Amino acid sequence: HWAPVPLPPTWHLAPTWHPGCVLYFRWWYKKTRIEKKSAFIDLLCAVPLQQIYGCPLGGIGGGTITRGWRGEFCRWQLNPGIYHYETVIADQFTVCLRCKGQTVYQQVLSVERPSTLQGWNWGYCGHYAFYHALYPRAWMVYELPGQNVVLTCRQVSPVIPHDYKDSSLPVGVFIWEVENERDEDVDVSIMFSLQNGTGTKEDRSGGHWNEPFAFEKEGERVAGVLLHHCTRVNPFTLAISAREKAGTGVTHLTAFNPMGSGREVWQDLLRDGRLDSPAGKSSLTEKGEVTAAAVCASCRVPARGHRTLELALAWDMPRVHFGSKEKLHLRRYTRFFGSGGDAAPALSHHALTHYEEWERKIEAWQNFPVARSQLPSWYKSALFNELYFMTDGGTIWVELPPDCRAEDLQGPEGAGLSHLLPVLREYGRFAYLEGQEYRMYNTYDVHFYASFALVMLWPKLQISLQYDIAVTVVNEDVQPRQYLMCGQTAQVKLKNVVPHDIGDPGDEPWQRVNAYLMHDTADWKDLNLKFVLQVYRDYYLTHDSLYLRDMWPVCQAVMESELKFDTDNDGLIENGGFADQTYDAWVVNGASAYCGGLWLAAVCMMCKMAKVLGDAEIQQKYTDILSKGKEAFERMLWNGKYYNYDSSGSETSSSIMSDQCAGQWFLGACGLDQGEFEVFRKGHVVSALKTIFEKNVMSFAGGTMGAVNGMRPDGVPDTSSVQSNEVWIGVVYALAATMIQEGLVEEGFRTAEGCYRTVWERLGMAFQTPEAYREKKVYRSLAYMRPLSIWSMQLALELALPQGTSPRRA
Ligand SMILES: C[C@H](CCC(=O)O)[C@H]1CC[C@H]2[C@@H]3CC[C@@H]4C[C@H](O[C@@H]5O[C@H](CO)[C@@H](O)[C@H](O)[C@H]5O)CC[C@]4(C)[C@H]3CC[C@]12C
Repeated sequence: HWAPVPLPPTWHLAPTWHPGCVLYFRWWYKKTRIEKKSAFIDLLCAVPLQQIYGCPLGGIGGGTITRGWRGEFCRWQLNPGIYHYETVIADQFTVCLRCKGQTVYQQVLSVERPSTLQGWNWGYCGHYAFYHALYPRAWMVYELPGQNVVLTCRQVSPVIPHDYKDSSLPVGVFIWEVENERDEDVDVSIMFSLQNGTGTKEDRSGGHWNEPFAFEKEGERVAGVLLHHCTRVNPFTLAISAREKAGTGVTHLTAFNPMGSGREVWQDLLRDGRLDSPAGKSSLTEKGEVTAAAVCASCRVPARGHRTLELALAWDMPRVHFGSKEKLHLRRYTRFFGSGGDAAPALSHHALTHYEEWERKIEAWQNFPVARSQLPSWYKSALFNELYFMTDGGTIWVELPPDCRAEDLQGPEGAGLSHLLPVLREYGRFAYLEGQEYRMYNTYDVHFYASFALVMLWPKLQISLQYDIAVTVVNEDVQPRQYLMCGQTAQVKLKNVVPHDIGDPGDEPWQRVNAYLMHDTADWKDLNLKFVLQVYRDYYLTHDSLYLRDMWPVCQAVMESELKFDTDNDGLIENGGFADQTYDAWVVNGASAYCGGLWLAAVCMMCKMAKVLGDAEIQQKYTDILSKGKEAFERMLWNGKYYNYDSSGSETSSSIMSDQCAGQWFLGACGLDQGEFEVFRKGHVVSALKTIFEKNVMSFAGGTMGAVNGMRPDGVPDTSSVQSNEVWIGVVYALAATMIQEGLVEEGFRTAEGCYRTVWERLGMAFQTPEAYREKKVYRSLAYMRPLSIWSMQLALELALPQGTSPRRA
């Protein structure tokens, strides 16, 4: 009975609503009802919880198709950043077994009993099937009742650390291992059927068609069917295929009606374990008509023997428009497979001839922590399975247009980013959503947490993302607009500040930033600091000094902007008395543990960067600020056990914030937590973490749900805001990493375990980890970016390991 956070607050209280709610509903009405567009956050239509998801298919930024743990194809993101949740019934695997020339068993490998395709044998008993996932792989084992045959389907997607080619491919491979435990040979066929489309009304819009294909290269042949989905915007081709090899035959059915009984398909397969394989294209679908196709791979499995059938799904949507349709974008994979829309056969061939290499690399990568037996199983699952969001976060990876000039990006004045073009040309542009329900790309205050996964596994994408942010820092958008929380009007983007996000896929990301219009984030205290912290962290992990040099002036510019928040010139910034940071509904006033801590960490990193770059003047400037600021921070916030939430003296100033050591988290990750660079006293950090463990973790839900964001010193959650009594999973993983860095390893694992077990086991939210939940009944924003911060736990563990034993490399 868990439900999305009840927004809007109950209707009968409408007269008492905060003006922010009223403004939001007014804005929502105009957007969705008058302009007929979708809202970047639709508080009136939260995605309902379905406990069905499994491992998604596809590489990075080419779109994703999620399969459920029951094998269904049920979550679609082909148009960049736009999700729909529809189980397409025709998308199935069906097995046919034949002995001595007679079909003895034919079964759709699905527990469904749908109202379409009734001529098929549905209702496979789930009792005989087993599902495991370790992203980007999944395994489905089917014991075929009474048949003495076991099928294991290995599902693999090309998501490979440090690989910037195959990791961009929109493909998934299904390797079917067939074990024949009979004393006689069995002819086994696996049929893969697929609807032309993704289950939306566009499937019926007419003009779609299918055609068989075969593709041969270097002696390897694959065959299957192409399903051309001919929409006006973002047309695409799906391809189902199988690898032909000695002893494996591949047959197909070009088109059938997935809305009918499907009897002709069923009988065709039943007759001889093969499909009819007509030549030539299908006709175009009429308006209202839906079409589907099937491919079938067959082989003889000897008595007590074992064989493999290899099938693939590829999709080719090379040229994409976002919602505004202003600009054409070419996906990353087009640099290897072309942008003509005819790449599906080559993609299928590549997938079926390279998946063994992918599996080898993925296994080597995953084996490192998996092999370390002292790491608990839940952690290994969390570490890899949370990574699903890297591809299934509405992720888009596009090429920079070849004619793009530095001035086009940086504006006429230029930002002096000497390596901007080479980086973006070579590695493209990467963006992922804050959440599947919070449709903003690269939300920066949240990416701060998630960025550990990116920099550890695809560092060039993190560097590219940072260049994009640096460009937006130097640009402005003077368009005025009303902000919904406070009602004030201000320009969309100020110069020399970090934006909240780089835009809405329903509009034109990169071109128009700051889709978020709840607050004017030019006044947020954390965004600029999070840029500086990431720059140094990235440099520390990648040793990319060209990047450091390019980012240095940008860091100085945003720190200059930030300095104006130190209104009393004590070396410490003050919050503004509104929710001016990532906790955007939790008010902070005066000096604060969260933003003050981030500030000191950023100032420390400015000193460090100035030292590396030999900029003595700036080093001195920030060294002076740091020594003043440290003293002010301790004086105003340290209470003998932990750092107070803020210095305002309000009723909840003394709340214990689980994220109070965020600055120390980044410092520790960069080896800047001791000696000349020690910012926060070791004893204080450890005492604060122990207090958080005792209060926010162990005194909340019996220690089984991670750390609540805010706890009163008497052990009651802080309910002063709608976010202080939430648990943010991504914050908890970051907290766990900080604990590990500070030697509180057991506490760290215990803390993180609570979140993993709550989300993945108790609430059934596999592959849709939300931003937040409360102790009882309520969660918020399914499939969210922040939990990728689990990779910082891994970094913390690696830093404690001897050099050269890093599992980061595939
Ligand atoms: C308008 C309401 C009343 C204002 C007030 O009393 O001051 C607001 C009260 C609660 C707000 C909602 C809180 C949760 C959502 C937050 C979301 O922002 C994104 O979320 C991240 C935090 O989880 C944040 O780090 C990120 O930067 C943000 O992009 C915006 C939608 C909320 C549903 C928000 C909406 C306004 C309230 C209802």
